Amino acid sequence: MPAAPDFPPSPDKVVLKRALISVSDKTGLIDAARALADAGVELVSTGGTKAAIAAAGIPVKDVAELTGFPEMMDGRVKTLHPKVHGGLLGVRDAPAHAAAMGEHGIGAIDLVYVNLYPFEPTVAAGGDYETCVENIDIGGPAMIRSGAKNHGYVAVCTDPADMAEVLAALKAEGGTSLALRKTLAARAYARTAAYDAAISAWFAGQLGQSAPPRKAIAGRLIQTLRYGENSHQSAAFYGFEHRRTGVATARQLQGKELSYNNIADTDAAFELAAEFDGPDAACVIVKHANPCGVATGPNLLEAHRRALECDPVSAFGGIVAVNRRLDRAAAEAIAEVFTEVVIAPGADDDAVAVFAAKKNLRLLVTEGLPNALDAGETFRSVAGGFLVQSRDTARLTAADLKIVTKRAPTPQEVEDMLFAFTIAKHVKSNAIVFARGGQTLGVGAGQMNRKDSARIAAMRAADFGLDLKGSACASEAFFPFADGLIQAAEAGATGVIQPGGSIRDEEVIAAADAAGIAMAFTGVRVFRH
Ligand SMILES: NC(=O)c1ncn([C@@H]2O[C@H](COP(=O)(O)O)[C@@H](O)[C@H]2O)c1NC=O
Repeated sequence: MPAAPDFPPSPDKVVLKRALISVSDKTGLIDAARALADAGVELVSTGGTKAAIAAAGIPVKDVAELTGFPEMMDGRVKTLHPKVHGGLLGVRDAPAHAAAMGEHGIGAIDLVYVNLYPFEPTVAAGGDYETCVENIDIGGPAMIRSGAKNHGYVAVCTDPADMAEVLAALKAEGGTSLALRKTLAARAYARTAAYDAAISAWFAGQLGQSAPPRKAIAGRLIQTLRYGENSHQSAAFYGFEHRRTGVATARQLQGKELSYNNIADTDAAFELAAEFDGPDAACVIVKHANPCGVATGPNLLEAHRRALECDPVSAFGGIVAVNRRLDRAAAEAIAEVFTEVVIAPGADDDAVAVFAAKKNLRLLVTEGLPNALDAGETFRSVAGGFLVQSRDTARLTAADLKIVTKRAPTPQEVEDMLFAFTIAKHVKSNAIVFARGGQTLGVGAGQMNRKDSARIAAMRAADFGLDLKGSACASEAFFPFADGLIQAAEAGATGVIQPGGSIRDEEVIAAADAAGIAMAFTGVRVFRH
């Protein structure tokens, strides 16, 4: 382990004399280069960057002049040279470093502005293996890391926002402060870490490794949050570099700042709404991460009316998600109920206008629906680590069902069963959902035994005057005993859908036959914890 050398303290202010700019994304490059040149900073650049700066009539030196080597090997080697890295890493006030710089003709570099080969966009665009590999930047991260290590002297910028901060400091203070350089260094290492996380995840994917020996997860700050699940917890919202459509890509059109719980609940609501990617309109109302009402309909107004009918009490202060562009009629109906968040894949102007009077209501719009069938991973923290699993993309059709009772379900019962099971997939275990005609009638969520969930679901339906006669009852995991099923039958269900697989399946099937119930096994369990 290298010992900490006895360096003199870093200067508070560094006046910029020389900057090295090497950027793949050249957005804002010319303005930044001009501002630096106007401030008397000497510019040094790599091939494409130098050409762009020179074309704008701004004086710039080719890095090859510095190194005495041409760019080579298809750009794999451009800046990997002691004249560059010595200029970035040398501690100018340390006599030995200054002597080495003098002996080898190494000039100090005070600012490095680098953005990397577009590895992440190349992968997102489906680039082939060789193209992805060629888009792994080596020299860029090396310069970022060198400059950031030597933040005592060097300012490192990895995006236009960083550059804007440096230019502002240059204007206001004539140089960079140590505090700014430290801040930039921290950001710089987060950038290279995120870059390497993307590369290692891509390699793991190429190798078919679902559980690589080390796993890096990186995110970009979307917003800091006032607090976490509770007011004594701190919190922030991060998005992946290339984000799946959903709450992390949503634009907030109005309303109070989103809270931690708002974001979690909105995600739960929108992910369930996204299951309905067919022709019907669908509306989901979520409260504390569980759906309290879900319905389809010919339009959003009707879908919302029927979703609300399921549990108008719990819907108070809830989150509403819909599966299509929000129209005015639906917006008016939603606005009548106290609602925390509304999320939709787009909203008509007159729908947006409806909410203008509801200053606190947060209205979020996305470019489309999340893809319910997207592969991907979900994460959960536990003490000392985290759990990773593939997204639950289970989606069933009638053909997947195994009818295990004497009575076969009618086509309507099959439809109701599939609807109820889809909802159950998004209800915290133990989950029991009664539904009929594309409308939930009772939801039992998060109980420690299935019988209680069934009892609560039936109780809710009764509370709101919804008759369960002829309904379908979904259980997200098998009925371990016949009692839960008997309860569903007594409540009025005539169709039951459940994974099956209990050692007492025969007992449960016999109870279903005795009650004249048609029961389907899915063979797929959809726990949600
Ligand atoms: N190999 C190197 O020495 C090297 N030095 C800088 N780069 C990258 O080259 C890009 C800029 O290239 P150009 O200026 O030619 O458009 C930047 O994204 C920078 O991170 C390099 N490329 C890849 O590793």
